[in-house]
Amino acid sequence: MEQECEALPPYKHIDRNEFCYRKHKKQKDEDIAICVCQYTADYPESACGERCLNVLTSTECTPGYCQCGEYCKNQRFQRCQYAKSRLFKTEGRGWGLLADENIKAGQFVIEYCGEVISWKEAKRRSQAYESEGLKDAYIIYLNAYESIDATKKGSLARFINHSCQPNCETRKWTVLGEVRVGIFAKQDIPAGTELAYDYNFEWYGGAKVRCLCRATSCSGFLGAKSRGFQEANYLWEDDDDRYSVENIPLYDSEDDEPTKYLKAIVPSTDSTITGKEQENFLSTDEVLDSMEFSQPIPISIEPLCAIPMEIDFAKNDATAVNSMYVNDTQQNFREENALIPRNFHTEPSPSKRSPHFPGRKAKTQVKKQLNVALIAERLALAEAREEILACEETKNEAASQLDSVYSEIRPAIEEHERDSQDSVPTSVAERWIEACCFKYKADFDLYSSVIKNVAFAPRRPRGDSAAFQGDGELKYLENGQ
Ligand SMILES: C[S@@+](CC[C@H](N)C(=O)[O-])C[C@H]1O[C@@H](n2cnc3c(N)ncnc32)[C@H](O)[C@@H]1O
Repeated sequence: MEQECEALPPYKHIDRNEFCYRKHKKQKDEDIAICVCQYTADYPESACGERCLNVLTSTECTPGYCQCGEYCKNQRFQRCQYAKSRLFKTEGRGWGLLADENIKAGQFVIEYCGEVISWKEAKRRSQAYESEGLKDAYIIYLNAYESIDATKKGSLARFINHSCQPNCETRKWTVLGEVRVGIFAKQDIPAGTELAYDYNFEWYGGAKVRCLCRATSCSGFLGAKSRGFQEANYLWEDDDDRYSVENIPLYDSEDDEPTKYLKAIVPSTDSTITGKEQENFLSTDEVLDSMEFSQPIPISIEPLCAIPMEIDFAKNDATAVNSMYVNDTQQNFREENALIPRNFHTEPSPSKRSPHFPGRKAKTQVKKQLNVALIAERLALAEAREEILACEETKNEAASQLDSVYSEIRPAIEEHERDSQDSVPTSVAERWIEACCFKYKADFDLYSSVIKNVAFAPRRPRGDSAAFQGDGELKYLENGQ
């Protein structure tokens, strides 16, 4: 039996996010999106209904700018137009939230309000809450570098429990220049039904939390089936990701973007590399081992984005470029982690640190660094050796250039972060992009050269130092020898 009488644990009720570590962004006039809707009395839907350009881009209209004025229907977050809901005590899951009226599919239910904090602060608080013995987790993921903590201050949304078969979902909306998280109905919800969404995170390390959602498709543990957390988690593990290009609003307008150039270099983010495909990657050892027996090696050429890159995790360079085209829209948000597990601060060992490559599991990349010198040593042709070594040198140069650009522009990026400005100077962004692209191209050249030479150039047996005495005296390994 569900009960309704126990006292609520203390928290402060708020219906607007509070900003602790930075100010609320000030929306500039030129950033205000103005739709073309016009209110007509005989057709109320004309006032920012589902066809409104702002609605279509999950952006609320700005009061004073929308021509529909008070009739505008696209200010639901700002006007707190929530569905009626009621708290109740569940069995085993603490408090929960019930629909207190019939809710329609797609309807905005409530905003997930709390304190907007940096991910570092989220990490610190999460640890503190855990050591204070707080059982329930209320920190929700907002984006790669901010979270909403509803532990001490929040709206009723903080009481919505997880379900593996949820009737609600989270969506991100841009409201007056800030991203906010709303809970929306996925289906018609009759009054008296518990509201629930999929927390959509994976637990790693620590104890799992048994899911008591009672759905027929229950995965047994909170969020256990989701891939979302694992993907997004990499962003949380590495401090330097805050300085990735993804996190710097780059250009003031689309016209400024060097899109064509970048798209030619940056691997497509939508090519998903499956676990099976990952197995097809050749590690240095695999490359060298196969060199012992056959020639040419049966290499399956993967799409560019599948080629294992040597990543310098301290700089996070490839991550930066690669993640530049990750769309951070409400649609994606549903699939990403929503609520952050209590033990999300568990630090992986440095060797486990991986960059975030959309659509692929990054952890396998760490071991796949090529030992270029060793590969070169095993190639019979001086030309092939020289080409590979030259490519590696260019790659190293590109890496150190990126490093120095990074050190130079770091103050500008930090200033941007502190003041929450909408953009860093274009010249800074351009230099960073240029250095990233140069590094990316150098990586690409090196790997294509390795693949080409390993697959098609003759090779020497291991330990054959005679090969370096001069091209004329090379001893080649023939097939089957
Ligand atoms: C955002 S709070 C939800 C409100 C919470 N029930 C309360 O009383 O404040 C998230 C916490 O509720 C509990 N919870 C939510 N959904 C659950 C589920 N399906 N099974 C078990 N516990 C759940 C977990 O302790 C989780 O950390």
